[in-house]
Amino acid sequence: MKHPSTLVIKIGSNVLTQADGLPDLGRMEHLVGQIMQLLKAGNKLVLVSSGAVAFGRQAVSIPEKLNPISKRQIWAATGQVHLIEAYQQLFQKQGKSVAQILVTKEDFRDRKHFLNMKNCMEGLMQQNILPIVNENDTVTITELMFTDNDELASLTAAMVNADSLILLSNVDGIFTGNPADPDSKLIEWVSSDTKDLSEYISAAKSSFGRGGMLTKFSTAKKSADLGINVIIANGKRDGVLEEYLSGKLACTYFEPKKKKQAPKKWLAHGAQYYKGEVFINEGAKASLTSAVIRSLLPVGVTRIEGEFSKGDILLIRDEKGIKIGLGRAEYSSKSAVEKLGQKNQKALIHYDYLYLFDHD
Ligand SMILES: Nc1ncnc2c1ncn2[C@@H]1O[C@H](COP(=O)(O)OP(=O)(O)O)[C@@H](O)[C@H]1O
Ligand SMILES: N[C@@H](CCC(=O)OP(=O)(O)O)C(=O)O
Repeated sequence: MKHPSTLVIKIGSNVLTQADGLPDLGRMEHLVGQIMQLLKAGNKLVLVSSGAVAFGRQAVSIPEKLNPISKRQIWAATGQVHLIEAYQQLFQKQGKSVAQILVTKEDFRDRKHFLNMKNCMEGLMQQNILPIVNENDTVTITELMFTDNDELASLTAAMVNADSLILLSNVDGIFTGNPADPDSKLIEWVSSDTKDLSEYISAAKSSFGRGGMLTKFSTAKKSADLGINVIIANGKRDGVLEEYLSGKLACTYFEPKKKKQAPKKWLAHGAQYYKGEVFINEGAKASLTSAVIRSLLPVGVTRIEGEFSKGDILLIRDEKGIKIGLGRAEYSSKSAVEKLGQKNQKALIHYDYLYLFDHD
């Protein structure tokens, strides 16, 4: 590991809960001590922690018959207070201040929101305050939700330009089969060329987790493809971060691809957040995918769908409708329609804000 580094550490619900679903404060205290070691070693750090629902379940009992969405909202709203209070008390004992940041998917869609959030986190880190991030579960329901907090951690890592993302779960990493099976082996290295490990991963989730290992893999891979070192490790293991620091940790490590520039990382996560679609002709496609650095000019645009404003994310498709990449609009859909197909017009997507998908 490079020193000092910017790290994002994500702690899953299962790490902070005992088998009966009640909060495991002993484990939390141990991890706080481990995080302090990383901070004392000079690393900058953002913590993404699940656990609100688990802490809420212990704090308030609500009628079994209440609908699952209301239950989750009530548990999350009450539990988040207890979760952050527990962190605040444990970190305070170590002389460390903490801040709570609750976010929604919407906050990553808009470039202004995104930059405000980024500035806030960087400001906190500069003042030696630890940002502790969780999803704002009270306002995010169904399609507005992150897949799970791994996705939130991955977006956060891209946002703060992290060197490494550490996903702490209740297993040592990805195994070649069911982790409980003694024949299963830990996959310690995932090369940057690996596309898929789904043959090994079952749909089984840990009892209190949301996404499961399949989504954890794809989230981890996406971050590694953006140039971030990613580790899936066991947060229930004593000394886990100390072992990480000394390079002795048994875990699954994802080899990163070449580091992408910060705006491109923001765009890479924009696949679900785009506001409009832009269809381009073969000439524009050849130009964008060539080795030369090129922006997307209106002359190569054949059609535009959706209404968008300057700064919104756009999905780029070729004439056959195949998805080519994502970009940030330099002007609104109204202006873009006026310039459609015309020569000598300002680029609709500037190269610095263009992210092309990898095609085999
Ligand atoms: N091949 C595999 N290797 C490791 N874990 C796996 C595999 N297949 C399924 N899993 C399951 O994935 C779980 C971890 O994912 P998840 O429940 O989302 O954890 P978290 O709550 O920490 O995010 C493990 O507890 C394990 O049951
Ligand atoms: N925001 C929720 C966590 C949801 C979630 O993704 O949990 P996990 O799969 O354990 O990381 C909570 O704090 O309970």
